[in-house]
Formats: sequence, C-alpha cells, structure tokens
Amino acid sequence: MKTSIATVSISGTFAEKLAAIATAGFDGIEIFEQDFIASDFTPAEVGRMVRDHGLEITLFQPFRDFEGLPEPHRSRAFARAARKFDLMNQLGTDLVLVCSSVHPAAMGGIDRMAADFAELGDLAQSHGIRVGFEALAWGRHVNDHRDAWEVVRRADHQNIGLILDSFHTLGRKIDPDTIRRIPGDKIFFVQLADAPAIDMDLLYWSRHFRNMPGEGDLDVTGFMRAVLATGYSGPLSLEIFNDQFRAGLPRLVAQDGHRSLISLMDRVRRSEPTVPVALPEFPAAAPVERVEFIEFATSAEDAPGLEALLAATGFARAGSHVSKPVTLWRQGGVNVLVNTDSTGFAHTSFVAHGTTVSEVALMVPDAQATHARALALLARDHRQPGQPDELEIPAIRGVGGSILRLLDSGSDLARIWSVDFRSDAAALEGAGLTGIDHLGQTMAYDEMLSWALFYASIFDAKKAPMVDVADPDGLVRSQAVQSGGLRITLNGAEARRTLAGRFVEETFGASVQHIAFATVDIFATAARLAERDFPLLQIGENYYDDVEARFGLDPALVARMRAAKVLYDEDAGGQFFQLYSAPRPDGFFLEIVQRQGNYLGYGAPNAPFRIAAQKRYARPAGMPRL
Ligand SMILES: O=C(O)c1ccc(O)c(O)c1
Ligand SMILES: [Mg+2]
Repeated sequence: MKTSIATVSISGTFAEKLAAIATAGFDGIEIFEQDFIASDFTPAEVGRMVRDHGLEITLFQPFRDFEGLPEPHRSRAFARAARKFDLMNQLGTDLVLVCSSVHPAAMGGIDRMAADFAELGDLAQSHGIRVGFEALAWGRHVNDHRDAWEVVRRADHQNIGLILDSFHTLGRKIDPDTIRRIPGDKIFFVQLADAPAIDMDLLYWSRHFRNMPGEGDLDVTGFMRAVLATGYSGPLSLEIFNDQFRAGLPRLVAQDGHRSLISLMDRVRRSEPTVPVALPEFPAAAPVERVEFIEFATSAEDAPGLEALLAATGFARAGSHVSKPVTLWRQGGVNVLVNTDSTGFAHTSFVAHGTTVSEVALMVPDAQATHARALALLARDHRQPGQPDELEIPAIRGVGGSILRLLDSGSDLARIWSVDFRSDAAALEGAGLTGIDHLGQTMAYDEMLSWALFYASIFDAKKAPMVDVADPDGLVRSQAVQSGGLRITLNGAEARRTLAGRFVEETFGASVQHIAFATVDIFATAARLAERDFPLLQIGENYYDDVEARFGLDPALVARMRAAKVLYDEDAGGQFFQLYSAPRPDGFFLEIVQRQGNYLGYGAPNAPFRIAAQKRYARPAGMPRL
C-alpha cells in the first residue's frame, strides 16, 4: 500500500510539513499549488527537499476551470496548462489533478469536454505528464464521478484518467458501488477523506470539515472496497481540508492520518476478503471485556488525600505490590492502585500532571494479540523493567501519554493478583460498587479526534454521535466510545474557563478527569456513602422540580433523589441514575451510576447542571457569588 497525504492537510511551513509527513511513515505527498507558491523554494529545490525526506510527489493539484470553455478562455486554459506542465517537470512529478470547472463561462457538453481533454492529453504527453479529472461535488456541469468518467472514457487518451475523491462521491450521497464498473487502469489516483454528518453547503463542508477516514460519518470503507474491486493499486492519498488540523500539531495530525489509512485498509480486507490489500497481517480488533484496574500516580504526601476519597467511596485497602510502593484498593469487582513510586513512569506522570490516572488496565480476549494490533496501528510500546518473577504485562502509550495495559484470562496474565500482589484482606462489599461503568477523559478539543481514532482503530469499538455540553463558561464537546465493557467519554475543551478546560490547564494536558463506578442500587450506595462522609456533590432544588415535570416521575422517587442528590435520565431503552463527588482542587471527580434496562447514554442532559454545581466549589475564595 503506497500512502500519500496532501500538504494542505497539516499545519506548518513547507519544511515542517515534509518532516512531519516523512516521520509519520508516508510514501508521498500531493503538492497543493498554494503551498508551493507560498514557499520560497524553487521548483527544483522543492523536488529535492521532498526526495531528501524519502518521499515522492504523487500529485500536483489543483488545475482549475479547464474544460468546456469558449474562446478566448479556452486558449488561455491551454497556455496555463503548458506552464504548469513545465513546473511539474521541474518539481519531478508526472500527475496533475484537474478539478471540474466552476467557471461562469463553462458550457458543459460531454463531447466538448472530452475533446478538450483529448487535446490536453497530447500536450501532457509531450511533457511526460498524465492528467486526472476529478468531479468536484459543486462543479458546474460535472459534479458526479460517473460524469467525470464518461468524459475520460470519451477522451480516450492514454494520458487522461479519472481521479476519485471519497468526499465528493459520498458527500453527494452517490452510491460508491458505481465505481466498481470503472476500469482500474483508468483510475489514476484516489483521494480519501471522511467528514462528520452535517447538513450544509457542500463547498463549505468540504473546505472546513473534512477529517481522517474513520473520524467522520461517511462510508469511506464502502468507497475503498469499491475502488479496490476495480483493480486500482495506486497511491491512497489523504486530502483533508480541516480548520482544526491546519492549526494543530503537524506530527500528531500526520500520524493520525497514517493510522487512519492502516485502520481503513484493515477494515476493507476484513469486509471484502477477495480484494488484494497490500498491508502486513495483524490481529483483528477485539472488544474489551472490562477495565481490570485503574492506577493513580501520586506521591507519599498526596496519597492520603486520594486514599481518603477512596475509603469514603467504599474502597478498602486489600494488598500491595510485591516490589513497588503500590497499594491495592478494592471493593466488589473494582481494583484501584495507588502508586507512590519516586522513580519510573508513575513518578514521571506525577511530576508532569500531579496526582493523576497514569494507567488503565483492560481485560481483553488475547492481550498479546491486542498489543500486536495496537503496534501495527502505530501505538507506542511501553516497557518498564520489573523484577524477574513478576509478570511482564504488555502495554502501550495512550494519546495523552498515560498507559494502557492489556490483560487476559487465558494466559499467565490472569494471575496478576496472586503473582504481582500480596493481598492482606478479603474484598469487602463497601458501598456496593460492582464495576467501572465509564472513564471520562478530558483533552483540548484539537486532540479529541485523535483519541477517538486511537480507541476506535485498536479495539472493536463504536462511536456515539458527538454532543455539545454547555458549561457556564463555554461549550465542551463530548463523544462516547464503547468497546464491549469499556466505555470512555471524551470531553474536548475548547474554552479555557470551562471545567474541562481548567482541568487540562491544571493537570498539564489530557487525562482521566472522572471515573464512573457502577452500582445496582444507587440509593443503597448513597446511604453507605453518607455513612463514610463521601464528599457528595450538592445539586440545586430547581433541578428536581424540573426533572419531575420533564419525565412525569413519581414524586416519592424524586424525593429520594432530592435527598441523595441523585440525577436522572432516560432513553428509549431504560433509565439512568447518577450521583457525583465534589471535584478535587485540580478538577478530578468521581461519579456513581445505575443503569436500568438498556439505557445507552451517559446522562448528557444533566451535564450542564452537574458542571454548574461543580463550579460552585471551584470558585476562588473571596469571589462574589453571581
Ligand atoms: O475545494 C477545492 O477546490 C478542491 C480542490 C481540489 C480537490 O482535489 C478537491 O477535492 C477540492
Ligand atoms: Mg480532491
């Protein structure tokens, strides 16, 4: 699989873009003409820089407003083309993209356009250049790949072919299977982009909201299956116009791009096994069974505060690590580790973020297989030398630098609690918590798509639609990702004064901002928490009046909710109860939830009230209440 990415897809100077693209492992770049013009390099220098990075120029683009013009525009278009072909010869690339015309004078007419391309083909041939015709979704006469193909077919010239772009086909809801009838050798190039399902003007949508395959809602897999079914074997090139990416970190965006292509091709080969996919074999995505433990990195000084919160939540100290200063806290099936090591990764995490969730361990069907898959999808391996008689648990770095450990019940790893830990107490029932319902991870909004792609590509996972959550100081975007028993809510902070934004600032980067534990009886749990002085988040009276009216709830139930500060939501499948702790000074908090029936959400309608309540704690001393 030869991979490529358009220079418009990432931020930085031309030199920075090249470095990021090469580091991420691409084979080539599409040079977007504007990027070239804006640079200070001669065409020959650009060509050399690209090749010095081990890359090739897969495409030069775009050449606009060519076909179907009357004179004198037509002659001008040919003169322009001749100049660009000279430029391409100096750059050292042989393929140009002509996008369908939006020129006000363009006359259309399939045969007129085909004749123009046939003549352009002769000019191109004399320069050793090939021309690919792409239907822009908003093209004046050609805005559908089927019409672009008909023009190319009638031009009948070996230097004239078709360029497909998933956005233009899928954005117009054209059935991608219509590609299957095009001969693969006439498809000169394939551009890939996804996009979120937003109903808006096609041009604006395309130029600002495209994202990496798998990050949006278009059926890029179906598109790619159809492309490969034709026998096409040329480059797969990302062409992502996205405002966020243009302002983002070039290396992160480039790496996400490469990951998205690997993940896409893996989905294609598993859903269409008969098409050849040039990608090394690696294990299939598997669902996560459960979160086996969560580890906090802290210090000897800060640990008592964290442990007091755990005790108030019904956890009891149940053991310690055989060789490291790590204590095990347990209740029901939930394991929490508190690591006060003053060396190693946990310490680095603590120094960087303060007390923080530094590791999450997942139980999967086959830990080594998931680990191999994650590495194939460009995750970073994590190894920290342990004692010889301890387990070597496979691990990878998460996007923000925390660690994901992988365990399974079919190998030696199942013995983690008896090999690596000495337990000194039986598990207590505590406050009735039975598991980890979900983890809330908070990050800068720019990084949110990266995280979603990371989880959704490595695990067999589903993404829920993104929702906007109103914080009194700005919007937070939230997206849930679920893989079997692992549920993660990603919260992207756009505004710095939001609860999420402050957490990112306070803790210096993205991390777990809250842990939601599951219970089967939230009122019984609430009563036990009250006995333990759990720092319960106080919810305003107005909320209960509203929720009773909104859902027509039994006043007796609402009275219990009001007393226990329990929030409520429901969907078509069932009911949901939740309560929260007050936030710690850095903004970290706990949640306890009870799902009834098949409720699928996370109580998003309650988030504005919960956030407002939490912010009352965060107000600096002496600030007036508004
Ligand atoms: O938005 C555009 O004009 C534009 C240009 C070139 C392309 O390949 C494309 O897909 C869109
Ligand atoms: Mg395109």
